[in-house]
Amino acid sequence: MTGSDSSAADRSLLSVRDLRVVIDGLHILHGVDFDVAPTGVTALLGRNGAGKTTTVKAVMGLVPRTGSIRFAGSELASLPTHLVVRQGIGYAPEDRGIFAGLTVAENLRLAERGGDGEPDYRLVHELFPELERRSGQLAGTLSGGQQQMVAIGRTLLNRNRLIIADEPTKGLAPKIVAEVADVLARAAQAVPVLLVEQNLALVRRLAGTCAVLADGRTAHRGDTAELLADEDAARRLLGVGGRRPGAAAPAITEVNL
Ligand SMILES: Nc1ncnc2c1ncn2[C@@H]1O[C@H](COP(=O)(O)OP(=O)(O)OP(=O)(O)O)[C@@H](O)[C@H]1O
Repeated sequence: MTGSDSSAADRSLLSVRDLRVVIDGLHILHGVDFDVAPTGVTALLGRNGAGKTTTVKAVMGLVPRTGSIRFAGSELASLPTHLVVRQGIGYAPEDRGIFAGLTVAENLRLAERGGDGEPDYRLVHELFPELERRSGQLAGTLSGGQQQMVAIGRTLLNRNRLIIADEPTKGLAPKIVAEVADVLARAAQAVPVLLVEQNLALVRRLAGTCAVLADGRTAHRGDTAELLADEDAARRLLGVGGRRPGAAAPAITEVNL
């Protein structure tokens, strides 16, 4: 670790160093380093297949990993998922993990961890009054934005110290993306968020700092606004900001919020 690396680690809530993942003999992560700030939103960016989902799964212990994952002073890299969760990390996976045939209230109740103190329904309902109003509605009949409220609401229920949200706007219409951005902004006022996201307008609005992955490694870390203002860097790292004739469409989308 360099001097600036170790001081970034000292200031951060989550500090990942030299994270490596091998699955079925395939090297998927080859040394991922990043820090999550103790407040607000930190974005994890990168083109399709760069290794973002694998990185957050590795933090959660959902795939075998090596390296260092320090969270609020504890080392998580050797812990199984249930103990990572017990440390106070709430995870909203890419597919949301909502039970469509259960009501909003039932989905929330299933997320209660037990043994960690009372679930914080007051916080969830204060941030998302709609979930209280719709508590009897089947989750499968909610809009995409409302389903994200359930997914994020579940992570807030257990007094977590960090929320990880993996592509919460994937596949959503622009109007719903704006709703989800509001959901995340509200959540981040209560708990810091690590956000995996391809929508740069949303990233620009929410995330103060970011890490960019490329081919299973960290390609860039720093201030989000600075990165997005640098057209060359944004094009090189994220595939946005201009397109060569015949080049593939960029994976990362800009939607006005
Ligand atoms: N279980 C697995 N077995 C084999 N290859 C895998 C496995 N999981 C992920 N990969 C590969 O590892 C690479 C990184 O995948 P990952 O899902 O982490 O990328 P990502 O940055 O989240 O991509 P996207 O933005 O498209 O969701 C991809 O090439 C993917 O095909």
